[in-house]
Amino acid sequence: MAQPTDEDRRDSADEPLMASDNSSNDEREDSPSIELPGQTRAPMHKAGKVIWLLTLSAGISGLLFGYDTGVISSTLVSIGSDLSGHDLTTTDKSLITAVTSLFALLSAPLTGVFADKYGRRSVLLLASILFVLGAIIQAAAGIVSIMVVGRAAVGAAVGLASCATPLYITELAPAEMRGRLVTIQSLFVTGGQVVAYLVGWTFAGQLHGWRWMVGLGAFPAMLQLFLLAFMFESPRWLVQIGREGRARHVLRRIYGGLTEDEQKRTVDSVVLDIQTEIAAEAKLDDDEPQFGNTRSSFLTTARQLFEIPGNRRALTIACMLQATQQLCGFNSLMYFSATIFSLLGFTNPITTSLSVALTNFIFTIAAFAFIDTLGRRRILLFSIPIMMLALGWCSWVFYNMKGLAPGAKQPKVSFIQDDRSRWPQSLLGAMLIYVAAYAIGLGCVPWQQSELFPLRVRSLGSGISTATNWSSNFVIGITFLPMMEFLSPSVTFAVYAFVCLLDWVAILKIYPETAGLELEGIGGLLKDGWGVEKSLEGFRERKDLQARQAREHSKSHGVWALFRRR
Ligand SMILES: O[C@H]1[C@H](O)[C@@H](O)[C@H](O)[C@@H](O)[C@H]1O
Repeated sequence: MAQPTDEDRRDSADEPLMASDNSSNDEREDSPSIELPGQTRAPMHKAGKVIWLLTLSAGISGLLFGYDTGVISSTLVSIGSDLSGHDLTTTDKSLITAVTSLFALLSAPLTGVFADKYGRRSVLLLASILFVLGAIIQAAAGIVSIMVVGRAAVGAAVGLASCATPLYITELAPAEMRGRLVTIQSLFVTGGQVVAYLVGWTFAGQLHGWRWMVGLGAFPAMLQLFLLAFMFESPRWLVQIGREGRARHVLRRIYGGLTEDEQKRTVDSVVLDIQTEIAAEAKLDDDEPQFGNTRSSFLTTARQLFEIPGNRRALTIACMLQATQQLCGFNSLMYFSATIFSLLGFTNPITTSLSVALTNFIFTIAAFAFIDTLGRRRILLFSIPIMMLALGWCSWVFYNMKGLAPGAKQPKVSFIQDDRSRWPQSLLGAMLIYVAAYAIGLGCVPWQQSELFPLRVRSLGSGISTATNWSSNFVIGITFLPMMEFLSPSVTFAVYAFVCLLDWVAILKIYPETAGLELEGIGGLLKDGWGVEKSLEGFRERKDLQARQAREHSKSHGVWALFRRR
């Protein structure tokens, strides 16, 4: 584990933690900070540009995650006999597709271990290297097995990136904008999927065009490799390994938009909170020797994650959200929408598939706008019923369409084309409504996972919930077509609607509102129960305070200041 450097010692000596950090409101009259315990302390909307630059640089991993998972369907249909001198068999296609999810599933929990030992940024670095290697291997592949190796490298990169990026952003972000900053990753993922469709379209007709499709992913990855040289490590991890001085330096840059005085108090306050959390965890090690006494050992961390009730609750919520993000069936539309739409008689299924990806992207922007103001919980409770209704409608339409009713083994295109009704259009409409509701809620809220865990178990907990996401993704990928064939499309969509219903009930009962809470305050919510009521009270108080703060600010700075602050 890294030792404190001279810079750390100097910085810590220069800036001792001040007891007045927990000072009363009177001492801070000049600052419009929010002062509830464990809640946002920094004055609103004053984080520096650095946090945006760091988030955008980290988000490139999200772009690659979206691009690499999105581009494979166009790639498979364009390869022809370029690999191993023959057309791809069904086994080749399944192998090339499945190996990515499989390696993502395997590498995600490893992120938990690496990110604690070598830092969050190092995992992003490893992911970028694997993205570059994977793209080059695929583009140069001459035989199927080499292609599979390239897809495996990309899969490992996707697993690492999908866990480390939200973890990194969560630990850097000021509380009041954490939801939005983490959602930027989802914007990159969904944007990457749109770009993948467009690239697939552009190169589809060209000789060996598929090599470009898979090879182009190397460029953003190289850009990220370059940017990583300028990116800071997570301040939370730095404090954890004893490099407080460096952590303070990073925090000062993050809160660069504050006055010097506000900045100093905010940085002190954040560092104090992290140290308090670390001290409480160390005390637990001493008080509860059943969790082991080798503080940094993996086993101890794993035992703490599974055996301490608050941590177990966090893991339950994170895994439940990640599992339902996939088991609600969204990616079956992503992967097979062209197939579904051609069954329905649409003449240009690629365009309809593009509309799915675009809708997903556009409505993720809505999530970005509301995730911190409406809150994670309210967004989910509002959007999941819309998904359920849309899925229910799809199921009903399939039931009524000739050739697709239960019992029909294979949907027959000719039946559908004979059907002059408006069913196919209404089905497309329902699917787009489903996609929009998904993008606003389940598509991005589960990626807020890292905020649920206390520092000690954060990366391991995030790794396990990311692995839950990828295993559920794998299940959906391999069950969708057999379900359509053996259970009928109508039943398949009804099953997805039922998953949404279960998820909605579980969210109502066990998911507390975390928007605006400092990371170090979230553990307290789950300590003695699910903390739903307490969290809602806190959320209301934060909203009231923000409104008061905004009113005061507009009184002293004029009403236009309010818009500038936004
Ligand atoms: O958050 C993302 C996003 O919603 C993508 O569109 C989807 O394909 C991924 O599986 C999901 O994790």
